[in-house]
Amino acid sequence: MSWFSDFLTTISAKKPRPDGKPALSVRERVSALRNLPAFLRLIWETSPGLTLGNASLRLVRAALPLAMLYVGQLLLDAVVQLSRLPAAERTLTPVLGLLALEFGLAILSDGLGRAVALLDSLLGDLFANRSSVRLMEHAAELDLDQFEDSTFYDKLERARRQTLSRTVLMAQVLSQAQDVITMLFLAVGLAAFNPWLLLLLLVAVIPAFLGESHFNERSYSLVHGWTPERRELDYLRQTGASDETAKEVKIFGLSGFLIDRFRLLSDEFYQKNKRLVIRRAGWGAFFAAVGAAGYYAAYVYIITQAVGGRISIGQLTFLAGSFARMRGLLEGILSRFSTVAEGALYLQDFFDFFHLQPRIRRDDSRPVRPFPRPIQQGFTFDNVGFKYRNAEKWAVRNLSFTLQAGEKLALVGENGAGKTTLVKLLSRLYDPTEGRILLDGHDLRDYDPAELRQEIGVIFQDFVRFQLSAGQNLAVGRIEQKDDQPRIEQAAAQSLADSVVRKLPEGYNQIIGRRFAKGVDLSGGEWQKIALGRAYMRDAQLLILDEPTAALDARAEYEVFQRFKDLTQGKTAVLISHRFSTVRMADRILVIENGQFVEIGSHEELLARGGRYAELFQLQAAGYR
Ligand SMILES: Nc1ncnc2c1ncn2[C@@H]1O[C@H](COP(=O)(O)OP(=O)(O)OP(=O)(O)O)[C@@H](O)[C@H]1O
Repeated sequence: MSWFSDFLTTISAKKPRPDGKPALSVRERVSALRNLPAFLRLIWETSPGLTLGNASLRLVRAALPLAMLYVGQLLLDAVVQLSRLPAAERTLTPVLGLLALEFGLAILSDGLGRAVALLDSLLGDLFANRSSVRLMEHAAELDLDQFEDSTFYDKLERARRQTLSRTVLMAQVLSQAQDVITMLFLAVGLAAFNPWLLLLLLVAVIPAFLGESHFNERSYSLVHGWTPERRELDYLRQTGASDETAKEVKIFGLSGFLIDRFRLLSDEFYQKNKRLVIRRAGWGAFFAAVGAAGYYAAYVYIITQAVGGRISIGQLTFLAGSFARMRGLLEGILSRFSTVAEGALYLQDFFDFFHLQPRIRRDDSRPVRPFPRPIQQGFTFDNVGFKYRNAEKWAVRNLSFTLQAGEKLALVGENGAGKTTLVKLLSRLYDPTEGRILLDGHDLRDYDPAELRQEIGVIFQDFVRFQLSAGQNLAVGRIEQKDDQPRIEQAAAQSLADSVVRKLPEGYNQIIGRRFAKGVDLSGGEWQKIALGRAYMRDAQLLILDEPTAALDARAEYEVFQRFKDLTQGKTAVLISHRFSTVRMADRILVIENGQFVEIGSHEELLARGGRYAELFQLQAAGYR
């Protein structure tokens, strides 16, 4: 009885789960139910009207089984009584009345059932939509570094995946309440006849419940423990067949490699799950037999009572019917209890996700400074150091320099030197691990992050290629002005994106990217011109361009920078580039190496100094000679 010992360990001690964590005890599962009130509150908030309607209909429906069984009893007794009368005195009228009543109840029950299903489905849809919206809203508030944490991702993934199951859970919780009420009604009738029958009922049903809840726990553990692998499976599935990867998958012949890994992982999961479902089916059949034996024992007892003349034929059918119905209900309630508890465990992931709070947000406990318009002095890095989450090494350290208001500063450094990190710190996607960044003499944390971001425009080297129209792709720079066509066109002209848009069959309304049917894809440089347009669209006080011209041809790059100085007149700008033709146009150049400050100065000054910059510059110049 390996299952039985398994089962005993689960409820007593803690057997390790497939993910290595201790198994959940019955108590933990019961305690997961504490999530239900908050869950019900969410359902209520989704639509008080639908929830109230649903609950009222279910309440009426809960009373119907008892009423129907009772009318059935009256009907049978009336028929038996009639059959005993002399033929001449027999009249069908009372029987017909009862029949009509039973018919009415049957129709009502069916109608209510359909109405409840309808309300469940409407409420479920609304609830699923609302949950998805809340998930998206909350995810948008979280910090970038939370997204870079894999346990966070697992949580998000589980919370997301459960959107549909939560609507199922909702219907189940409501059905559970309805069935419990029905059972209470029936139990009163049965207990009035013989309370021992209730006990027999419990004995017949409880083993099935315990078995069921054990297997539910194993299956939750299996699924929970497999979250990282399931993410990998999704990733493999997508990488194996998506427009973004098809090119390299084909060229490098990667499909076999991806498919093998997918097959290996999915087979492993299949085998583990198969063992579980087979054992579950076997034990399920056994417990169903125990339940049936209990039912027949009760039936025998009721029949002997009827044969002995202690109860009428009508009562016999009422009792046998009640018992059978209660057995079904109790089994349903108990097994649903496991499913509900399992759903409540998943809810824990959902609520955990909502409990995650961003660290970079407006701190209402300290006064918020109004953002300077215009910026007077600039940004000062005061001995700034930053370490990525879980990273051993400092990405940048001991950085002290000032980015003056109105200055165009270029960042130069080899791959991995920390240039992008510096930009992310400046735009408060992260906060420094040590030191501080000042804006006009005050810590960046004293300003409202939302206001700060309003005043900063960053175009990252891995900018997003939104599968939207060309106009919208430009407008993401300042999405509030997505309908201001002249402004979009002006930004496009400034970044040279207008020449790209002109070639598109539907101009600014053309969907770009290949994901959708009418999409037209652009070349790398064309995309970059669009992304650059976002910077002009943003029209912020501080403009940051991370490798803005890497994909541009020489002429386009030259033109972009010819305009750049004029277009950013009076604004502060940071440029990251590996091309010295671009870099030299900046007022000053900051050279960093391994996250550390090396030197700062104008192109001429740094060349004259003959340091690292001069060396890198000569190296690139030599390449052109
Ligand atoms: N999200 C991250 N998590 C952990 N480490 C990171 C992360 N992003 C960057 N790093 C590390 O921080 C260091 C600095 O990276 P950064 O992206 O700032 O370099 P960069 O100068 O912009 O390089 P490139 O010229 O290649 O764009 C690198 O060692 C990099 O491996």
